[in-house]
Amino acid sequence: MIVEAAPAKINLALHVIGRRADGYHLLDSLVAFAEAGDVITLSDGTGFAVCGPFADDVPTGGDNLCLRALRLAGAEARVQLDKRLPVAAGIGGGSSDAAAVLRAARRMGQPVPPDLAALGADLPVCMAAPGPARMRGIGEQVTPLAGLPALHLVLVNPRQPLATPAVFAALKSRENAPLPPLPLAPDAGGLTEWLAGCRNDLQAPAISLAPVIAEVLAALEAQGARLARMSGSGATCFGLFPTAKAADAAAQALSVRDWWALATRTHPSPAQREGRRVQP
Ligand SMILES: C[C@@](CO)(OP(=O)(O)O)[C@H](O)COP(=O)(O)OP(=O)(O)OC[C@H]1O[C@@H](n2ccc(N)nc2=O)[C@H](O)[C@@H]1O
Ligand SMILES: Nc1ncnc2c1ncn2[C@@H]1O[C@H](COP(=O)(O)OP(=O)(O)O)[C@@H](O)[C@H]1O
Repeated sequence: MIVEAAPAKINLALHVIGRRADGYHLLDSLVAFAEAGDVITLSDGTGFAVCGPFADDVPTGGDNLCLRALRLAGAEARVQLDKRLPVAAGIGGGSSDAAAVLRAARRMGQPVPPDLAALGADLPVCMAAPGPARMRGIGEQVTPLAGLPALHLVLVNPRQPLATPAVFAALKSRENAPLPPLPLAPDAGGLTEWLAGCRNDLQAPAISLAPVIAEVLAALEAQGARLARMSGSGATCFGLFPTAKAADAAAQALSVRDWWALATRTHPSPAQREGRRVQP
């Protein structure tokens, strides 16, 4: 039996910097992974089973991203998914699950298939988990980043699923500036300050489709978040907090509404690379 974490993917910054002829958008994103996430278990046999708080929202047919990943890897196994993350929520649940299946299959001796993007634009970055990475192109260019600290954060989802294509379609400006130069080995405060100068260009179009996102961001700020921003194509937002205690208190306060709220922490860059230059 092989157990793999499928951590929540968080686009700490997501700049849309152009569009390809095929309609896919060119991105420049700083991605981190949370300690919180789904859990994948591969065991002998075949088939797919799902449990957990968001199990009912997972498609269980052959189009499930876990099974598609298993097929792409040419592996045979029984897949159990503990679905702890909301679905269609901008935190890469399906992509992170698929990447976890591929990592588990690799541990079983199956090579990682070359065409990861066949499973979605977020697959390559999810294979870099749990360390933070910069994602460019349409998602296929991934650079693991050294020297980034862990951040305390609260994830909040207003339980309104958003379809990624609809959010991209609602985008008004497709040619925006890339990320500014990344800081050298910042501490959590320095990284938060740098992030404040960045954006999620999908936030405004997502709010136009789901205005409750603006309420979530305002609620995170009211709880003292040093920065509140949406992840991916939404609707999940994150708030950055200075301590685990402050994040726990905010998550508790935000749980009184019918929202999913969770205090967690991002994984820092791998320890052996700490202190080296961040910018590739
Ligand atoms: C927006 C992001 C940011 O990390 O995250 P999520 O909101 O999905 O978590 C990703 O780029 C999403 O990745 P993923 O969800 O794997 O996307 P895909 O299945 O490949 O594409 C879904 C649809 O999104 C649009 N799309 C996706 C990626 C991209 N670079 N440009 C696009 O225009 C296209 O309309 C595509 O048909
Ligand atoms: N294992 C899975 N977990 C979640 N969603 C999945 C999975 N497999 C397929 N999907 C489909 O992928 C779509 C995107 O879901 P998800 O990856 O959670 O969101 P996002 O792309 O916004 O991060 C959903 O509409 C869902 O039906």
